[in-house]
Parts: sequence; C-alpha cells; structure tokens
Amino acid sequence: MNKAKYTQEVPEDRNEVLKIIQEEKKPLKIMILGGVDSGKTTLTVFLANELLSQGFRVAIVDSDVGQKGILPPALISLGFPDSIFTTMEEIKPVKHYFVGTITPNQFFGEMVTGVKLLVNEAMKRRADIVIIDTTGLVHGSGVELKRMKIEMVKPDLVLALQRKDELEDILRPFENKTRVIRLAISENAKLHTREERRQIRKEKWKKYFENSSEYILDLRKFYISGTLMFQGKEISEEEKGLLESLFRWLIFHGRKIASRYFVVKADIGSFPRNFDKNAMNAVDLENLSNLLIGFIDKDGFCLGLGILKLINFKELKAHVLTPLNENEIKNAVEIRFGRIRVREDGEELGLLHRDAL
Ligand SMILES: Nc1ncnc2c1ncn2[C@@H]1O[C@H](COP(=O)(O)OP(=O)(O)OP(=O)(O)O)[C@@H](O)[C@H]1O
Repeated sequence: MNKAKYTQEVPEDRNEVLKIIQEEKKPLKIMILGGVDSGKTTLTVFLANELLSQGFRVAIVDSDVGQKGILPPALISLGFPDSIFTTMEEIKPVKHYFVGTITPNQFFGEMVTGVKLLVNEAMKRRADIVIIDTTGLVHGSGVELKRMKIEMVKPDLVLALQRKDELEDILRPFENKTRVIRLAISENAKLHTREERRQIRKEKWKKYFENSSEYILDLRKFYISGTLMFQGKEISEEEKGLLESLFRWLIFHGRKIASRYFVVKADIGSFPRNFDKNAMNAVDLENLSNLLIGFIDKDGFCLGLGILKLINFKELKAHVLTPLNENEIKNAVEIRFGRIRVREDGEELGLLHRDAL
C-alpha cells in the first residue's frame, strides 16, 4: 500500500547530502523536488531516518497531496517522527492544512499557504531540520507553483531529483540565491500508472475513514468556506420560482452574490439549458453528496476530514461522516468544502472544478 519505504540502498550522492546537512547551520529547511515517481518520498524517509539517528529533531511537511505518506490525502501535513520508521504512514501528524483535493491544479493558493504555515509551525516547535516533500507536478504551471513555494518558504537547501534536466526550468531563477543540490534518481525507482496511484489512495482513504460515525451538524454554528454557497443573500421566493420555471429546475438553495446567482438544483427532465455562466452558477445537488470537507480550527488548521452525505437546506443541517469525535468537532469553527467526491470505502467518484462551488 505504501510506495516508499526506508531503504539504505540509495545512490552514493545521498551520503554527500547527509554530510552537507550535518554541517549546515540549524534550523535548516530542505525542499525536495522531483517529477512523478522520482523517489522524493523515499529520499524524505531516508534523510529523516538517518538524521533522526544522528540525534536531530526532524520535521516532515508532506505536501504531496495526491500521493501522501502521512494520512490522509488531500491535506498538507506536519509530523515529527520520533523513532526510526519504515513508511511515512507511521508518522502521527501534529497539524494539517486543508487543500481538499488530490491535485495541486487550481489550488496553488492553498498549497503555498499550507506549506508556509506548516513550515512556520515546525520552526515554532523547534525542529532542527524541516524536510518538505512536494508533488510531482514540475512542468507547465508546476514550474510556477514550485517557484511560489520556494519564494515563500525560502528553503536553505533544495534537493533536485532529476533524470536529465527536467527541473532546470524551476531551478534557473534560484541559481544564485538558493543552495541547490542535483541528485540522481535511484535505478530502483519504479513508475506507477494512474490506476495504481488511485488504488494506493483508495487504501489510504479507506483506512482514514474506517471507524467513522455520521453526525448531523447545524451549519449555522460554523463558518462555511471553500465555496460561494453561503455568500451574499438568499434569493426571494419570487426569484426562485422564476428560475425554476425558466430552467425547469427544482431549486434547493439559492443565493445572490453581488449581481450573480448561485443555485443548488436538480434538473426536471433533460434538455439543453443555456445561460450565461457569468450571471449564474448552478450546481447539481448530486455533486454535494460524498463531497470531501474539512473541519477547520480557529487558527485555520484542519482538524480532520469528513464526507458530506447530504445537506438539508431548509434546516441548514449537514449529514457528515467523519472519524473525528464529538470533542474534536467542537474545536472546529469552520467547515471548508473540498473538490473531490469520495466514498468511505475509498472509491473516488470524481473531481469538481474549483469554480463549481
Ligand atoms: N532508493 C530506492 N530503492 C528502492 N526503491 C526505490 C528507491 N527510490 C525509489 N524507489 C521506489 O520507486 C517508487 C517511487 O518512489 P517514491 O514513491 O519515493 O517517489 P515519489 O517521487 O515520492 O513519487 P510521487 O510522484 O508519487 O510523489 C517507489 O515504489 C519506491 O519504492
């Protein structure tokens, strides 16, 4: 189930890196970059274990939202391994930041904010060395994402795992500003198909949500974020009736946000419905079922995840499945909507566009 395990069978250059890390001034922030399956997590596990046995206090910020080691997926997580470990899953997270989906695409703000806040937190908790594991998105917009992460976090050391020169577009602007060490990719590194990755995630979701309970939450008690759904003002009965007859919809919830409508609806019959997307955002009620949500505390960190089963808009009650207990839920001041639909058995039902909600 875990791709990356602790192994000391690593390319020679890893030992040189270890020596450099030992000698550098502490605290030291290390960012690991590499394409998909380049061995970022394996390197993180290797360095963390070696440094731990040398007596350093090591923090790991796992921002590889799609293929995370520290559970669960869709969050950025901070953990402090306290003894030798085999896989990242053994690390108990101390803080999370909510991203809400399994790809950084469309969520650069969350990615950068989360990594920055968790690195700050690691420093506050007196880490000697903070290792930041990242996603394998290193081309196209991934170049910009990595640039922003580096600009915000200001790592003392960037470890670049590349086969050829695939990270050079990212590294170029930092050439004279940041210490970069280019590392070879282990000849043991194995590629995983999209389906294998999904399967690995399936096990992780399942493990996270096992022993969950369903709660009925009063949405009025939380600030709702990650969606436009409760912004602006409720539409009038008249507007609702008009939209329902115009588009043959059943409308469960409607808001007017500045001059734009936002409705949650179900279609009555199927025929083409054309409307100006700038004037109205319409979401199917169905898309809200099994939607991933996060419980957020007063400091903006994520306490844990839930699966939204249903919203009763009349009473503003949400049915949510979560492994959190009642006390943990009490610490949440905010519920944040994600953009992946997933079942508690780990089956992913699909991703929503950021603008969908
Ligand atoms: N030094 C190594 N020895 C043995 N296997 C390795 C080594 N490095 C990587 N691998 C294997 O290669 C695969 C990819 O490695 P890993 O999961 O560390 O990559 P990654 O870059 O973190 O991947 P992702 O893109 O999913 O984040 C894994 O199956 C891992 O076990």
